[in-house]
Amino acid sequence: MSAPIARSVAEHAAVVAELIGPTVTATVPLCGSRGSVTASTIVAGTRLPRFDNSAVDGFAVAAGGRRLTVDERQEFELVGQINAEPGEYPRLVAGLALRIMTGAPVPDGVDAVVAQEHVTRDGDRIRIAGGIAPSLNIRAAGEEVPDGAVIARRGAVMTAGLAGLCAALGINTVEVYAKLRVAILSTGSELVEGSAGSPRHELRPGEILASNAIMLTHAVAECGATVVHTATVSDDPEDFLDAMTRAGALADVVITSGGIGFGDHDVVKSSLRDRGVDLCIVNMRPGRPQGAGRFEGVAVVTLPGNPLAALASFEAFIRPALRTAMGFSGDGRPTLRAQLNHTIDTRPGTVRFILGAVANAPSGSVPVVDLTTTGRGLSAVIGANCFTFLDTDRPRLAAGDLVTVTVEGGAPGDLAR
Ligand SMILES: Nc1nc2c(c(=O)[nH]1)N[C@H]1C(S)=C(S)[C@@H](COP(=O)(O)OP(=O)(O)OC[C@H]3O[C@@H](n4cnc5c(N)ncnc54)[C@H](O)[C@@H]3O)O[C@H]1N2
Ligand code: MOO
Repeated sequence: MSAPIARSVAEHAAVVAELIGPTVTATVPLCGSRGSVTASTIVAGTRLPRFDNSAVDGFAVAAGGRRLTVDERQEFELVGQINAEPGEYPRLVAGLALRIMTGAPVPDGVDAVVAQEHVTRDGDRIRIAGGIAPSLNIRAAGEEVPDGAVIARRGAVMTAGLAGLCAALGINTVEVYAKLRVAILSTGSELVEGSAGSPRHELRPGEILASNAIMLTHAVAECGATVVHTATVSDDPEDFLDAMTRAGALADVVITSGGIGFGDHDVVKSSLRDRGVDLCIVNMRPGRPQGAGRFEGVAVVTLPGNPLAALASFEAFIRPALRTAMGFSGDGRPTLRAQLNHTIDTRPGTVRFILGAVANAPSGSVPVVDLTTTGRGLSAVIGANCFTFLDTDRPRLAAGDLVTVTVEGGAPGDLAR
């Protein structure tokens, strides 16, 4: 048996990043661009607002261009009403006023719009107490967005607000990096797919509920890619290879879980190692066995089956590669420098993936983190709101030492564990 390839975490991350590579760019309808990254600059082809309009419900007054001071008690003759609806309105002559609604076009000749709560009306005459600054309550054409303004640069994320602004400007399509299509294959003859909701049927001895597919589906979606296919297959090589071909036909990237260890039935390893996928050992725990390559031309990343190892591997290798390929810059989640609240044994030479709980600190002080590990299983997520990849030469870290944690699922709260 030949010695497996050994790689550092950084080396394997580089292999996976290179494998997944940048996605193509595509011009897509605005409604299909949610969460994508722009591949070109978006420029306004018109201005916003398109025309001068009223910011309040009130009265548009024509004062002949004069600034109305506080001590003047101005009176105007009311000659009509303008609603927020299409229409053209003649120039308003000095001394006249129009009832006007929020958003309605302000005709030429109007010096200001006075909110109705500052106006006394008596039939077709209105009186204004107090001064009126020029252009009061008038939203000028182009004041928000001038024609030709840059709305977003390449690399911006299509958020709800940005989509709304594009729509307001009549921009109906945007050029974005395509979202990667991901397939997830779970391997293991012991796996049973739980029916939606509670698992009703009895598991036979030796069977377990498959949980990696749903976990990885969440993880893939959370980093902006799309899961297009999931399947669970036994440890039979023929079934597995059939499933790989089906998955590869649908996806840009196939993620497998399980079957890359050192046992007698490691189907992923035995089936793929001579078909373009390199299996290796990485200095990370959990998540030592890894693999990556191309099967029938499609990018494949093979993760260990141990659920916490699969999660660590996704975070270390797949998430960064998927995000970079889709044009995102950075992780998209906050990291914090936090103070350990206990001592911790490390493993120099090995990168340890540890879930933890980081607590809010009074403003100006360093947050505190609890990285107490409770076994090697997924139960580590209980009470966790962050994780770290601990990589240090020191065999032990003491309470008060600083570590960098990635915060997940909202702001830090009180220490829950
Ligand atoms: N002799 C040695 N044996 C093992 C070593 C070693 O160094 N020497 N390393 C261990 C480590 S570390 C890992 S990680 C595993 C990797 O093995 P596999 O990738 O082949 O994973 P499986 O054997 O298929 O599964 C491991 C474990 O996880 C459960 N599992 C698998 N898939 C799922 C799923 N979809 N949902 C939930 N749980 C799943 C599976 O039942 C096993 O309990 O190798 C060690 N062995
Ligand atoms: O390296 Mo394994 O992946 O510790 O669970």
